[in-house]
Amino acid sequence: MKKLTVSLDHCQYPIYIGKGILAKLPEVLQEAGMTFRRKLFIISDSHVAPLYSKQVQTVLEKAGYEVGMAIVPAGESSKNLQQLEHLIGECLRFGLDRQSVIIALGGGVIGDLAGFVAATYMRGIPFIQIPTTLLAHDSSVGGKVGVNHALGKNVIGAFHQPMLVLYDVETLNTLPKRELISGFAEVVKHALIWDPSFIKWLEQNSEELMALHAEKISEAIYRGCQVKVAVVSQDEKEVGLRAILNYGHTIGHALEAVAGYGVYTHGEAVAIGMAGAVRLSTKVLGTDKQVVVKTEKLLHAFELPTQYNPSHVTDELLLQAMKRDKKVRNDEYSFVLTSDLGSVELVRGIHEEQIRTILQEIRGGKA
Ligand SMILES: NC(=O)c1ccc[n+]([C@@H]2O[C@H](COP(=O)([O-])OP(=O)(O)OC[C@H]3O[C@@H](n4cnc5c(N)ncnc54)[C@H](O)[C@@H]3O)[C@@H](O)[C@H]2O)c1
Ligand SMILES: O=C(O)C(=O)C[C@@H](O)[C@H](O)[C@H](O)COP(=O)(O)O
Ligand SMILES: [Zn+2]
Repeated sequence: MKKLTVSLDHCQYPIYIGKGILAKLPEVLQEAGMTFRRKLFIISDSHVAPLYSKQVQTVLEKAGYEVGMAIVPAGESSKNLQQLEHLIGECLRFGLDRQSVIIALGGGVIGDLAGFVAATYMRGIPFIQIPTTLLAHDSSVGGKVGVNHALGKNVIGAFHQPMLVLYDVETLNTLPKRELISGFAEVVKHALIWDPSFIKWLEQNSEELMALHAEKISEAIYRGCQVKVAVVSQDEKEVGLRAILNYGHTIGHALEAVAGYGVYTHGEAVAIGMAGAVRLSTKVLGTDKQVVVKTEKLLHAFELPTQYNPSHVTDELLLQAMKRDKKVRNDEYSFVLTSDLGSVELVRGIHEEQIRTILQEIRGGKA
């Protein structure tokens, strides 16, 4: 089992990555000093719960915990205020108090939603992240929790750090291929923003990673988490550095909202967004065109898209959504751009015409 630690001014928490962690939950919780917290509440989704929730519930009940559970429909469309209210009702009915703990068992949707329940229930109770998707190596770390609004991704939310992240990599064996691919977008992002040697390693190991080679996948998760931990530990609330984790997200989030939540997976949208951002970088920063070629080649090695299908996704709607991005200041478009592989920066005041040119380049053929 591998371990990383997030160290912040006000708290510190471990991330465990390994096989068979679900079966060892009571020991891990004991080690984390959780024995006085007797009431646990699992929040999961309709795909993950039938696969793993019984095992988690049984092992925890055997260890003497009182365990409740709520299951929401799988998918991005559950990340909303209605589900938040419903789940808070479920927590009240189960009798959770401020000493209780919420367990987010699932992918990033469950992590964000259950984390926001934990952040808001009785003004905040502790929670544990048990990620079950590759993408959730990103979402389970760093404390960004929240839900979507029809007009914008994650615009209702909070920073609320988990007390533990328990990543049982065996859960990835049941992940659908499209979701595995989606997760690689954030793995690739972590490499592209931080670490040329990680980029090279991904290039060299893409086939085994796509085939879910157990050791390689654990290594990819560990290295991705390392980047996330390094960034978040320096800038928890996105005052500066943390914005780099938003590489590919300006276009990506706009695309998710405009296309309709769930039409593109988060990873697909971010991959298309990174293809847009690297192209924009050549125009704004004069970045070498080879960086575009290499970025797209890496994304394609993981079967990720670099173009979107227009249908109802117009430039105007995308631009309006990008104007509502959280990185916007004084009404100016802001993008994380790259000067070279492994190196990014936040650039403000991007001209609309430059974005329009890029949107044309990444627009696919089919209408
Ligand atoms: N908070 C953050 O820092 C952060 C970072 C990245 C992404 N996110 C958010 O994460 C969300 C995307 O997360 P995701 O890609 O994990 O999506 P997801 O949670 O919707 O999971 C994808 C699909 O896989 C299913 N699934 C999950 N684990 C499974 C398993 N082990 N076996 C079989 N099926 C399984 C789910 O039911 C769902 O249908 C987005 O809302 C995104 O905004 C948040
Ligand atoms: O942790 C971060 O910071 C990120 O930006 C990670 C992103 O991958 C993630 O999608 C996050 O939810 C985006 O945050 P937002 O503040 O742009 O909504
Ligand atoms: Zn993301």
